Amino acid sequence: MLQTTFLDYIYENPLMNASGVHCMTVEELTALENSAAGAFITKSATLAPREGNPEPRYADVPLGSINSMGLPNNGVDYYLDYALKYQMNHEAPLFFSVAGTSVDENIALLQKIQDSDFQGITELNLSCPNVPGKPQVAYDFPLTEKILTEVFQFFTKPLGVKLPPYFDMAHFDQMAEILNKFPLTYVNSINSIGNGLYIDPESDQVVIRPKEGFGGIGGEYVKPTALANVRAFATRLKPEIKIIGTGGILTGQDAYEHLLCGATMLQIGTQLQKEGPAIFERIAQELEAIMKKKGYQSIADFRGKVKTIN
Ligand SMILES: O=C(O)c1[nH]c(=O)[nH]c(=O)c1I
Repeated sequence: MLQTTFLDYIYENPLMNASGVHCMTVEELTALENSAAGAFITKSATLAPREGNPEPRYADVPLGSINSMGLPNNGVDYYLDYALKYQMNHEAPLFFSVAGTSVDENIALLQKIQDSDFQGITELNLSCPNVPGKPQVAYDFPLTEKILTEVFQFFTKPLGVKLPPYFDMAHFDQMAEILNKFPLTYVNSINSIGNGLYIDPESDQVVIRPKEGFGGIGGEYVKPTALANVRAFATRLKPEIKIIGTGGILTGQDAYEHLLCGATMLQIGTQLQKEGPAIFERIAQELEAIMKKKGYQSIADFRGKVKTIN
């Protein structure tokens, strides 16, 4: 009932982790493999391993989460090694995330993947809000176009981009115009809402060390923004570019709403961090129950069919 075709492969369901959550190590990735998740993605990788920011750098809060991890990861070779082993005995294409801290590093990362035997799907993260001194690439439209132009000179494998949330109709239009120029497999909206601030009510203190407590916001806080970004790109991008919906998915209803807005795959971050991989089974069941109640046999029956008020 939840079968989802994405890039010529039929996944059992559209649910997967958001890059960065539960995907830093082989152990965490193996747990996702063994969960009810239809697919999964690795932590955004840089060329060399990175320590990331000083802790505490992540906090769960009542309505979501705040993080300024700072792109900690074991380096691209660690994840590539895992990916090459994984694909030897699994059909389902793996999603592989990269996040260079410069244009050159992004090109080098993708060149490495292009030259490797990796046959899965690559996600170019253009929206990390926590690399000290580095603005989120995808808020710089000319730079985004420059990077994608350079990438598609040589990259021929399936590629998606992870975008930050936009909050202005003109930005949706401008970004969609750029993205429509490229043979992208998908757009993943949204990354965390960058540089929010959470204050602990007991201590009057921020809850993460880096950047005086400023960090990316996830969870319930972000669903309206996530749905808007999914809908905005679903209605602006050429049909070949699919949408992965990320942001504010805690229940089957949230998942259903992302699908109504036009998403094909769904990524779960904050609530996966809080609940663990058992969440995939729960959300799949809740989503199926909603579909049954509404008389839908498949997701294609309602994907993208959110109603407006005419
Ligand atoms: O701080 C991080 O590691 C991080 N945190 C986020 O919220 N989104 C991202 O894309 C990344 I690369």
